[in-house]
Amino acid sequence: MSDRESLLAEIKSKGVVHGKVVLSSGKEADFYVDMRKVTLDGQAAPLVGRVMLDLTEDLDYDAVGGLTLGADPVAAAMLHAAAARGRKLDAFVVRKAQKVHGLQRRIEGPDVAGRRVLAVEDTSTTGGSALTAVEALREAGAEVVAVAVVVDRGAAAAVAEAGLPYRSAYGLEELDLA
Ligand SMILES: O=P(O)(O)OC[C@H]1O[C@H](OP(=O)(O)OP(=O)(O)O)[C@H](O)[C@@H]1O
Ligand SMILES: O=C(O)c1cc(=O)[nH]c(=O)[nH]1
Repeated sequence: MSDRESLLAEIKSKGVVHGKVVLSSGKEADFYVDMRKVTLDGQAAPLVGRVMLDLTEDLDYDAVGGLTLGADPVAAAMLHAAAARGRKLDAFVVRKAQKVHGLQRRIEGPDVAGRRVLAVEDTSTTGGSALTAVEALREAGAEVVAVAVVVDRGAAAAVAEAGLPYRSAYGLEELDLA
């Protein structure tokens, strides 16, 4: 099985939960994709890193991250997968709010100013979280080259409206959820 096929099987078996849920946007849905069960799983996480690197292979970026918390293990997996391939890729974490003590940063990790960065998410529904990260990154002086997510739940139009390319490794059809 390819990495892409293996990760799809992992998401289906470990991440998909059926039942009524309220989503981050406040919308209701009949299912949830609990991506943390996947991105923090010892077998699936390395696949996440490799699949997301493959998905964005043609893009030019040297740092990756997104809005905490969903994006964090995705970015870390990509950093390690890149290192295993001999490529240096930094990661960063965009806080939901600027820290009020210490160095009072909104974005943690190596500086992103003046760098080409990829904004990632574990899953994107409205695109709101991904675009919050994009806004913070642009404010910090980074050039966001694209938004890439593991599972798309319908954020393509919102990301396109923000003028950015959008990549997703899987959609709801492939997960038998649409
Ligand atoms: O496209 P959106 O409508 O923004 O929804 C997707 C977001 O929802 C989830 O995070 P959540 O908001 O639950 O926060 P958490 O990562 O802090 O748990 C997920 O990790 C995405 O970040
Ligand atoms: O839209 C969301 O909040 C959301 C949907 C989903 O399937 N999984 C998740 O972690 N968040």
